[in-house]
Order: sequence, then structure tokens, then C-alpha cells
Amino acid sequence: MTETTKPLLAALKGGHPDRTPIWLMRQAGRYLPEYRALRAQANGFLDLCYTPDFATEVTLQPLRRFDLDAAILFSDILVVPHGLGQKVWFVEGEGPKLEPLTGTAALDALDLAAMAEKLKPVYETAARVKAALPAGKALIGFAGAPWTVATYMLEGGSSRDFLKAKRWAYGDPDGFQRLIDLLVDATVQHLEAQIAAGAEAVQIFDSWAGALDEDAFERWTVAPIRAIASRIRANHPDVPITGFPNRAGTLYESFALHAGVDAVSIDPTWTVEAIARRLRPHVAVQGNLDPGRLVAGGPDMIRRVRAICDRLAPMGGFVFNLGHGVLPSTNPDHVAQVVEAVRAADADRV
Ligand SMILES: Cc1c2[nH]c(c1CCC(=O)O)Cc1[nH]c(c(CCC(=O)O)c1C)Cc1[nH]c(c(CCC(=O)O)c1C)Cc1[nH]c(c(C)c1CCC(=O)O)C2
Repeated sequence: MTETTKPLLAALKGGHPDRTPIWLMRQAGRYLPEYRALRAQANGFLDLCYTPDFATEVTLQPLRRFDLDAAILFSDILVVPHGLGQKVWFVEGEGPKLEPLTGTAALDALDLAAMAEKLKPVYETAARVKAALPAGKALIGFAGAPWTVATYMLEGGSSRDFLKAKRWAYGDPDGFQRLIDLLVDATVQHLEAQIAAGAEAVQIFDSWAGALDEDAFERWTVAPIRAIASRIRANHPDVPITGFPNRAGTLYESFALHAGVDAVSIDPTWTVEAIARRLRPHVAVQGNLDPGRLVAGGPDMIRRVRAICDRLAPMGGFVFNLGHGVLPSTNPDHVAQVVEAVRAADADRV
């Protein structure tokens, strides 16, 4: 099978592959017992990410169990601030912690060359995964979007109201722009290194895009992602670029029109009909199934899968996925049932 016929890559470029591609955000992770076993051997989550033996294995685990169309490099969006020199650590059960950046002076200490060096094991993992992938399966690279990564860098972890980030972004936009510009450069460098190592598509996660008002969304979500996408496209025109402006509501339409991406990943709050009419005309679409459906399972989970596939797959430019990551309490059997339901929807259409 040639590169261009991989179903994921065809669909992300708006085509009609012969089967509906499916992959799941956080398809590797704690819901898999084999992940938990490897995680216990590593010296913490970042060690897992930076040890190619571990990270390669964890990336491939979900593809051994399920008939998925892509592997997503096992890493994290926070390797970028970590690579740039910020202190980052993960506390079991609490999520990520960072020593918060304070003010513009702290920006001068962040170092792109150091990042290239520190993230070499991540790129080594991408190369190993690529070499091990079965025919027809694609490797997805990823990064966090500048706004989302900036929130972690400023808040020191997850946040409810993002007031440290907003005070700076809304109160001193030109100062905040310096951090965003630096993150645009870092993100381009990080994604291009993954592509050089073998990533065939990239996804940019703007998990906290939904916290911004329309002016801020244009400046801190759309504009930086457009800058990243145009720089990557200039060097790698065949690599599809997906953006995920999570929970951005009606601002998704502006994102689809102006962010310069090939595809958008869609949270669970969109109706299937609105995806078909308001987003799919502009970009390829992916996502929408509530990850809670995979926790609960049962006939209603399958009904939602069918509703999404039956409306969107015939349009082409469609990738089946969740509206956010697989949750740790998910029963792996439910993932297998979802894959089967996507295949059954294809079979019923022909
Ligand atoms: C915001 C964000 C982060 N990381 C990521 C995002 C954007 C997507 C989203 O909105 O969820 C992206 C991410 N994180 C991880 C991947 C790997 C690839 C995949 O399988 O999707 C990807 C693509 C592994 C991970 N990243 C993390 C884990 C769990 C680590 C563990 O084993 O304890 C995994 C598998 C840790 C992490 N990393 C982050 C948080 C908030 C957490 C804690 C939450 C949690 O514990 O589930 C930051």
C-alpha cells in the first residue's frame, strides 16, 4: 500500500478512503492493563515519554489490540515547556505541575536549541514506531497549541479560570505575544522534528481554546495555529494538519475558515447535523463521540457511533474519533465494540 492510500491521510485531506479511518485520542493510557504494567516499570510519566523502549511499546499497544488506522506518538504537550527549560513534573492522581513562569524576564531563559537536544528521545521514538507500523496505518505527531501550553506555563498546572494567563493576555497583549511567538517557534520546531522522524500527520491540541472570548480566540488560538500551519505546510505540503479548538462553541466556524488547517477535531457538544452543514464544507472533520459513552458502553454507545458515521462518512473527509481523550475507567472491550461498529457502518453503506 502506498503512502497516499493510507485511509487516515486520505480522509484528512478531504478524500473518500475505502474504509472510514478510526483512531482515538489517548488511545494509549491507563485504561489498558499493559500500559499500567509498563508505567509501573518507568521512573514516572516523563521517564516513560523519554525512554524510547518504553514509549515505542506504549504507542503500539493499542494497535495490537484494536484494528485502528493510526498510532499517535506517545508523549505529552508539556514536553515542550520541559524541553525549553521549565521545571515540569507529574503527580500521580493530580496531573501536571510546572514551576510557573513569572513575567517577560523568564522568557529569556527559555531555549529552543536546548529543546531540540532534550527531545531527541521523543524523535527517536517516532522513528522506531514508524519502522514498526503495519501497512496502511499512519503515524500521527502532535503538539499543544500555544495558548493551551501557555496556560500550563503560567498557571503551573491545570486551572479552572486561567486568570494568571488571562490577566497577562487581556491586560498586556503585546507582552503576552512574546510568549506566544516563542511557542509558535517551539511548536514548529517540535512538529517538524517529528515529521523528519516519520510522523505523517500532525495534530495541534488547543484544549483550553473554549476559555477565550471571540477577540482573544482570534488572536491567541486562530492566529498562532495559522502561523504554525503555514510554516509547516510550506515545508511539508503533504502532511495533513488537524486543529482541536476544544469546547470553542460557535468559534469553531471561524477556526475552520481561518486557522489554515486541513481538519478539525470536534468536541462532543456539536450536533452531527451542524458538523455536516457548518464545518465539513470548509475542512475535514474528526471526533465528537463523548468519551463517557465508552465508559458506559451498551446499545446507546453503538447508536451514537452509528449516528455520527451514517451522517458524516458519506461526505468524505471524515475520521472517526472521540470528542476528547479515552478515560482511564474505560473498559477496553468497549473500544473494540466501537471499532466494530465503525466497520459495520461502512459495510452497511456499500
Ligand atoms: C492538556 C493535555 C495534556 N496532554 C495532552 C493534552 C491535550 C489533550 C487533552 O486535552 O487531553 C495530550 C496528550 N497526552 C498524552 C498523549 C499521548 C498520545 C495519546 O494516546 O493520545 C497526548 C496526545 C499522554 C498522557 N498524558 C498524561 C497521561 C497520564 C499519565 C499517567 O500515566 O499517569 C497520558 C497517558 C498526563 C497528562 N498530561 C496533561 C494532563 C492534563 C495530564 C493529566 C491528566 C491525566 O492524568 O489523564 C496535559
